Amino acid sequence: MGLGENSHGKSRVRVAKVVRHGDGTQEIHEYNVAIQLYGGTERSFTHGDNSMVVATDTCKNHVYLLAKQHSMSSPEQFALDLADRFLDTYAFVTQVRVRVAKAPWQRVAIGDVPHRHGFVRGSGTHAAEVHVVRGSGVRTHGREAHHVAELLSKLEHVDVLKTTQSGWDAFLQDKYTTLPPTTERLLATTVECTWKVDLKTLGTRTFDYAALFELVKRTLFESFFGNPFTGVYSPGVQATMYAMGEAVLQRAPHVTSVTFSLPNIHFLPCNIPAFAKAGIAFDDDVYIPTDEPHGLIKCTVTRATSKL
Ligand SMILES: O=c1[nH]c(=O)c2[nH]c(=O)[nH]c2[nH]1
Repeated sequence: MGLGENSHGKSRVRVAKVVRHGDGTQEIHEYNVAIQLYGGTERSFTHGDNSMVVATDTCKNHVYLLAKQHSMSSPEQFALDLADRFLDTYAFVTQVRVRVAKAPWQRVAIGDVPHRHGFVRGSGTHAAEVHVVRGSGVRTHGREAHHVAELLSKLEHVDVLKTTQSGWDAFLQDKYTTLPPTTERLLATTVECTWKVDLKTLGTRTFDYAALFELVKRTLFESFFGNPFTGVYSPGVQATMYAMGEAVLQRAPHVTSVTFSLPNIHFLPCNIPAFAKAGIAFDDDVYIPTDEPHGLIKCTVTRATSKL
């Protein structure tokens, strides 16, 4: 018997910071943080020896202490700096994984006037996941630089729907198939999109990740919905998500791949036989919204040329 991969940390650590500007404008940054530390704690599992364990309660305190000093300009920057903080403070920690999700507070407008300190919760979460490994030996500004093995940015929990310009047609037919093909349906999903940022091409860890997030979000919306007047036809969730991923890769040079997990939230045509008999036909107008069962389509779009 032996100990396999092991880690410990704290999840769902919530922290909020108010930034107050000289002109009276204020900002709110609310994060939900999860930390896992790796290395040095093997004996706590095998011998009950906790002498090298940073208590998970202490992990939580580091979140508050970093928030005190940090601009909290993006979940990515906070996650990277928090991972560094653990590696710098505890020499026996070899790797750190951090996830940071930002609450979608948006400045409220009264009429057209942006409020100085009023916010309303919007939709969609900006999150980041980092995996940082103890130093490469390179020292910058007098301290060891740690290696960012992975930096993922995410847009989650965004419900989107379009009322036309969607179909599901010419799919495989066999004796089990009952779904009629259609070129007119509603398309609804909850976007979960993850993009991998390549720090090698970025050349720095300090980057405007918030601006990249806004660019990706806008690009995803533009390719999902299409032109505001004419839209864009979707022949299936699969083709639409691939087009969304391609559009992101075209616009964001530091993104190496885009991964989606998209539920197909069905709006069923209200095609009730008794209504039809009474002469009340479904006319692409009344639908029955459902949330289960739902389709679930996943893909990753990369820069590598497909071998297909
Ligand atoms: O966009 C879709 N993709 C599918 O794979 C699928 N399967 C299905 O029944 N409806 C749909 N719609």
